[in-house]
Amino acid sequence: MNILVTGGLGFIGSHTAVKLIKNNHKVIIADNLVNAKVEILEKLSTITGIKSTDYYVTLKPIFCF
Ligand SMILES: O=c1ccn([C@@H]2O[C@H](COP(=O)(O)OP(=O)(O)O[C@H]3O[C@H](CO)[C@@H](O)[C@H](O)[C@H]3O)[C@@H](O)[C@H]2O)c(=O)[nH]1
Repeated sequence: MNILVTGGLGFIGSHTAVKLIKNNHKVIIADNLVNAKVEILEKLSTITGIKSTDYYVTLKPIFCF
């Protein structure tokens, strides 16, 4: 299954991502690094044995009233 993990470089998100990857799911992590370091990606690769492909996306806020 393809699973989007928001905040996936944080404590809970990264542990969730490892479990999902180890259970053969395809994981996409969205994290704006507000409370995480991109170095966590290296650790995820080491733990899972899978190297990530990084895409950088800028999301602009949209305000609706
Ligand atoms: O608008 C946002 C807000 C957060 N994040 C990311 O979401 C992840 C998770 O955010 P955070 O609120 O830090 O949650 P946790 O990583 O689960 O950490 C919380 O929960 C941990 C376990 O209880 C505590 O140790 C931490 O202090 C506490 O911040 C981080 O990678 C952030 O960079 C975004 O991408 N966008």
